[in-house]
Amino acid sequence: MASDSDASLLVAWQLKNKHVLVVGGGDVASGRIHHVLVAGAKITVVAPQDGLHPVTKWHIDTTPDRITYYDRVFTPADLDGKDFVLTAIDDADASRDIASRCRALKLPVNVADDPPSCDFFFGSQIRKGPLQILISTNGRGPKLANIIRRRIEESIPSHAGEAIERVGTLRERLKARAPGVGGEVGRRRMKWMADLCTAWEIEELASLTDEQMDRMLTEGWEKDVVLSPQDLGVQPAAHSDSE
Ligand SMILES: C[C@@]1(CC(=O)O)C2=NC(=C\c3[nH]c(c(CCC(=O)O)c3CC(=O)O)Cc3[nH]c(c(CC(=O)O)c3CCC(=O)O)/C=C3\N/C(=C\2)[C@@H](CCC(=O)O)[C@]3(C)CC(=O)O)/[C@H]1CCC(=O)O
Ligand SMILES: NC(=O)c1ccc[n+]([C@@H]2O[C@H](COP(=O)([O-])OP(=O)(O)OC[C@H]3O[C@@H](n4cnc5c(N)ncnc54)[C@H](O)[C@@H]3O)[C@@H](O)[C@H]2O)c1
Repeated sequence: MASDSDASLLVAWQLKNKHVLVVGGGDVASGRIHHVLVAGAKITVVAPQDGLHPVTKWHIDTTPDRITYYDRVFTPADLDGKDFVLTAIDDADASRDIASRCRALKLPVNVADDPPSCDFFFGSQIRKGPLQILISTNGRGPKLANIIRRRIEESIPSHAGEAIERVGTLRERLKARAPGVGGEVGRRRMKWMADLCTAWEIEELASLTDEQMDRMLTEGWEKDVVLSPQDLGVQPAAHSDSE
């Protein structure tokens, strides 16, 4: 078992409009490209045309506004202006050379299949709308990460993504109605949201309409009460799938 000092920091890294370099165009690179595209990054792919995986080629062809492609091997100048580097090449020496150049430039780098060269590892990922789950075995057993991911996927309530979307909208509307960071209003907002999320089933939250949100805010927030699903005429949900 990993001791505390071996553990990784798990964060949700914001890549929107950051510039990511992907070195390599094979199967692994195609997965990396998908993950960073979902995160809103601008991408440069450097890999000879003859080694391109069809999915990598498809990403390059279908996302020309976000992906710049160079049909050649890596050169050190490729690191200029980048925020984040991913290598997925079948050449261990070239990978380590890229990793050490990144380290000298303090550029975060992942080298597929070479944990000692990585600043961060990829993990097995689940996305359901805004819900993001990453399973990491800290490099110990990637296949087990894959197996545990499948089990977790089966246990996620079926409407979790929609419920989070609706709660996100409600929070935005509440913050617009009762603005301000921290302080008394922040504490009141947090307690009201937490009580509401606890009182409602995930399926019920997922079905919230804009009109019901209006009533929650005007008849609930303004009077410092949390309306129940019954108060708003929502059919009680059967207990959520996770139970
Ligand atoms: C999670 C996932 C994400 C992704 O890559 O997107 C991922 N590997 C996946 C699958 C997978 N990889 C391998 C197998 C074959 C079976 C096996 O070896 O177990 C399978 C299973 C399969 O293919 O089903 C081979 C392998 N992987 C690494 C090494 C090198 C080494 O360990 O030294 C070797 C060669 C070992 C050898 O030669 O013997 C290393 C890494 N792989 C990582 C991530 C990082 C740590 C993840 C963690 O902490 O859990 C890390 C450290 C580096 C990195 O960030 O790339 C993805 C599953 C996604 C999914 O399906 O949900
Ligand atoms: N972490 C993981 O989950 C995982 C899983 C499988 C494989 N791997 C490893 O990841 C690496 C890539 O795997 P793959 O299946 O995508 O390999 P691949 O052979 O399909 O692709 C390698 C790619 O790298 C390109 N390339 C080689 N040298 C290059 C250079 N100097 N500059 C630019 N591009 C270069 C090739 O043209 C090709 O596009 C391998 O080392 C493999 O062992 C990691």
